[in-house]
Amino acid sequence: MLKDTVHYSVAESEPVRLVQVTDPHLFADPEGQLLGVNTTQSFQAVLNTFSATQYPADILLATGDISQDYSPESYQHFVDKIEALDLPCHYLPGNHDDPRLMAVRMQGDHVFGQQIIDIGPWLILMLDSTVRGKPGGYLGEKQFELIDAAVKAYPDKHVLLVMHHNPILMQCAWLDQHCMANGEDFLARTSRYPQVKGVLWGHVHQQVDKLHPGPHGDIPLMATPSTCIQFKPLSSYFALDTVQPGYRLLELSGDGSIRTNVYRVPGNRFSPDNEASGY
Ligand SMILES: Nc1ncnc2c1ncn2[C@@H]1O[C@@H]2COP(=O)(O)O[C@H]2[C@H]1O
Ligand SMILES: [Fe+2]
Repeated sequence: MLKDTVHYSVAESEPVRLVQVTDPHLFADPEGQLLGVNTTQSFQAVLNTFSATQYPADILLATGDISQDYSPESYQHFVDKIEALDLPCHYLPGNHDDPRLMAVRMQGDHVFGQQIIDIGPWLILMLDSTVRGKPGGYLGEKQFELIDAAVKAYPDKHVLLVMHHNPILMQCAWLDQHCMANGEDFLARTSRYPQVKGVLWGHVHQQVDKLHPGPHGDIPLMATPSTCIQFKPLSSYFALDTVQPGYRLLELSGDGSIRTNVYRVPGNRFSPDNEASGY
């Protein structure tokens, strides 16, 4: 049995149901804004949109950039809002997070930082792609060792790899300088495992649904809108999109396939400052 593993059981006839939220960029001050969007309100609106569906998720994944100001209070606000959902939440760090502060402040009855989640016929690996003090990412050898050890310990499980940074380029030059620097190597190495059935990330503040052609078949590559501001796809310079914040649902089946969709807050409440040139 591996250390640092959380176990969940699900009914055999049911898929594993996940909800992902990412990049809330919360502030200590609940009035704090990122480029004209109140990130506390937009995060709450995303959670409300999800809650209203009464979707029976098993767990929630939060894929980094929880804080925008590195404050203990921003993490506490996250925990308080998540606790109200009454759903286990597993998180990993983004480039805007302070992992040590997270470990101390991201605690609650439903909030966990363990990296290995054993749930029904699936294994979800919460990887750390951050590089201290840098906006870009890199997957270090320790993380590859964790993948290897987990797959060896649970050879019969399907594996979903989750992290903050994008292993593929977004064709946005300004954003691609902050990608996972060894993303190509990451996909080549991990797709050799027949168990790896999906890769999921945040960071790019936009939806991605693509397939990576691996030696054992196509692997879904998925990224999810931020719960606050959205980056404009395919823009070489910094530009924001007017589409609303959102979240992703995933259904992981016993046969290793994934059904997934992105959902957004209805209406037009969260419009960013169009003149913004960065943050
Ligand atoms: N104009 C810009 N040019 C390059 N990088 C930027 C710019 N504005 C913000 N960034 C960084 O790029 C990151 C991409 O998403 P993040 O939420 O990690 O936070 C962003 C900032 O750290
Ligand atoms: Fe972000």
